Amino acid sequence: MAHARTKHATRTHLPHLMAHVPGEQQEPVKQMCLKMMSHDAYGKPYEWSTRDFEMGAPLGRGKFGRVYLARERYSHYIVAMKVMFKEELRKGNVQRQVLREIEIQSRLKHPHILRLLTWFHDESRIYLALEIATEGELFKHLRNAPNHRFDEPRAAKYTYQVANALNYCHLNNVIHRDLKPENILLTGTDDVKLADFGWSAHTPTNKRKTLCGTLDYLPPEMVDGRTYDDSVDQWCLGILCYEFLVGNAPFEANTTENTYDKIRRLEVKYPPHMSKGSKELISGLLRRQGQGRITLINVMTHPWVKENMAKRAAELLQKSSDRGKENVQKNDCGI
Ligand SMILES: Nc1ncnc2c1ncn2[C@@H]1O[C@H](COP(=O)(O)OP(=O)(O)OP(=O)(O)O)[C@@H](O)[C@H]1O
Repeated sequence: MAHARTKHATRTHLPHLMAHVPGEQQEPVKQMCLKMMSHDAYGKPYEWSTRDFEMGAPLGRGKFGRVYLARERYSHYIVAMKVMFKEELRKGNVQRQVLREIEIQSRLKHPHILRLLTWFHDESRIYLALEIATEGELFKHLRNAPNHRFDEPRAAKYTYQVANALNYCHLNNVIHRDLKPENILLTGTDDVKLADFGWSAHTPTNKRKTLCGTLDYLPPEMVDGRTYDDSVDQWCLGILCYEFLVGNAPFEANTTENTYDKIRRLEVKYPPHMSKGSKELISGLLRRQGQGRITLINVMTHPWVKENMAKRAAELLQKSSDRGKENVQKNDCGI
């Protein structure tokens, strides 16, 4: 690794980064920023390799990769390192899918899209350095929630954040096409990150015909092999919001054909515990015709979403203030 640095960070670079840092944290944050800015990789092309990272505990396992906690040696920045064997990708015939994922995910920069920070490869493996989402798959949290479902404030908050991420994708001519709780990660601050762009696609022509995605989430136009556009993601958002609130997808059935039939007939059952607002939003997204589906902007400003997001924010604020009080009490008791 070359150590001649052509670009030195100076303290004059920092004021805009420090604007919202509380007083007592200013010095450590400033030191960390300076350290990161004086890294070889700052502001110029850099060939990353395994030598730059210390690998830690495994975080999880996918079909083609293992994900580990990893720390960049110089800055100590923590990432989730996804390691895939080239041979396994070749056997599974998914090389193009992985390259597409890398290409698309590395240029999407949004607070609710998992950042691909860098990637590199050696003779046998491909390494993706991903932003860390400490709470892991949202699916796990949904399964562990009471009755396998989220309450309305939580469902609304996540629906808003996913809508926001999808809207950004569409503005950048990307359709996700494989939305489901397994492809969404949760951070330690209760924010979701859209991940897994393996099935996503550029939309230069705006109409595509490939069948992909997960069965329960397939929109009618894909079931019938018709051309489709980015409104497939709005359909999937409707299914996702339903699954958050009910615990399972609306068109689940024992056979593929039965699922397809239910999708074609638009056979959705809304359990009695669902509110009028949530049903209105979901039925607005689960429309047969793509053009008829509620737009992502209208999802974000939907009264049910806004009202319940505010409740979630208030709940989290209350929790953190309770934790603060608990800590003060512990300190008072000398614990
Ligand atoms: N950025 C991340 N932060 C924290 N944990 C992660 C991160 N990325 C992946 N994980 C964990 O690693 C597991 C495997 O991730 P991976 O992306 O390989 O699998 P997948 O998307 O479930 O699988 P596949 O795409 O192969 O079906 C995830 O289920 C999750 O628990």
